[in-house]
Amino acid sequence: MSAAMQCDYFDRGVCGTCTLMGTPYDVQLASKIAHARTLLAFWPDAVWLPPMQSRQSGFRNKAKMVVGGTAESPTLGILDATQHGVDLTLCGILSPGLRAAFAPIAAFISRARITPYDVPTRRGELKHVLLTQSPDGELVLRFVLRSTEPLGRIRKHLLGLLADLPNLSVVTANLLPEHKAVLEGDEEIALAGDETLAMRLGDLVLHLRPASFFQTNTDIAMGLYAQAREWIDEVGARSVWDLYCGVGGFALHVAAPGRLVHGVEVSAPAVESARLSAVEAGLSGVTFEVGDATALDAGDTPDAIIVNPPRRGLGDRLCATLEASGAPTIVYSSCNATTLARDIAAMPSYAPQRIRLFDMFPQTDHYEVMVLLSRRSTSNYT
Ligand SMILES: C[S@@+](CC[C@H](N)C(=O)[O-])C[C@H]1O[C@@H](n2cnc3c(N)ncnc32)[C@H](O)[C@@H]1O
Repeated sequence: MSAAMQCDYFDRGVCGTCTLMGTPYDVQLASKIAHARTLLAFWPDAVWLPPMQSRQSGFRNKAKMVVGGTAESPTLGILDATQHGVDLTLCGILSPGLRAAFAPIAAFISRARITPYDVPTRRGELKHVLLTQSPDGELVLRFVLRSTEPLGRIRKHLLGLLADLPNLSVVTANLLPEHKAVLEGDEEIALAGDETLAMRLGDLVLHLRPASFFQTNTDIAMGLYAQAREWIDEVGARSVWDLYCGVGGFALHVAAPGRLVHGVEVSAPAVESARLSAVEAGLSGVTFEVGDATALDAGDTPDAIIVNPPRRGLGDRLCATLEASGAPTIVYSSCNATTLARDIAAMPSYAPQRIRLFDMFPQTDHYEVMVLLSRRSTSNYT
């Protein structure tokens, strides 16, 4: 049996986010595989590939810290049952680079006198600190604020923070005026640095704007993209759609000479980033469009369709479109095996051939699972 990770916050009962903390890693993995196998039991002929395992600690590239306490002594972490701040800056699942940035950020909050937002009284300004680290160690820092009130002081003291954290490449303020339990608002104000964070994944650089989605475990994201590439190459697809493409992770990785790839994503900034990454990589056969994947009209059906929706899955409408599309291959990557199983059942013309679990979220019972689906009447088209 493999060793279990230990966490003081979990042991003291102050944080229960990692529900499997203290469970040996191989036990965690076995229970995730059993969970996925149960949900996908309706397709017993599919071949299960060995899971992609993760590092147990330091694997998260993104920290979403609720700010509490006072401007003099802020806490970065979560809120307790009484809605007061609990500091989690030593959280072991975060990458070391994220953890190292918290002390300079807390000192900056004090210097710039940014009062943490107090949920019970609805007073104060700073709600969350959102921090993302690239594989090269560069950081994006976003202050989620109730209003623009602290912006002058933030700007005044920013040079000091940039000196303390030379790897800060993007700093923004995000405005969330409403009193509601969401992470961020719609308005993003650039404060310092570049427009995007360069996420270097092997030979490819994916550009990430502050509010765009990126898979939280970079090693596992690279594994997902490599697996999709392998399957798309194997079936010899000459045209590929990447639905829910985000900043283009799948699309850019499956790009190849003689293959047309088209990504669809609802977020315009993510599409801008994806286009920039394609141009920089010299990938002329890759295009992206801003659009609602669920409203797609499967006119010119491609050889293969990659889908990577949010937890809610594809839904009835897109399943019906894909079912009628005639595309020989679908690669479905999902962070929710329940909606994945529901969606596959809604596309009876497709049979799962191969399934692989990717342990994107160690220490929790969440995981990513990717399925290669083939249209039943079609075996190959190369
Ligand atoms: C799980 S993420 C996948 C992103 C990308 N495939 C990747 O690997 O980074 C889901 C993405 O779907 C986008 N999205 C959500 N609803 C959508 C819709 N109806 N149509 C198109 N994109 C959508 C989100 O903005 C997000 O970028």
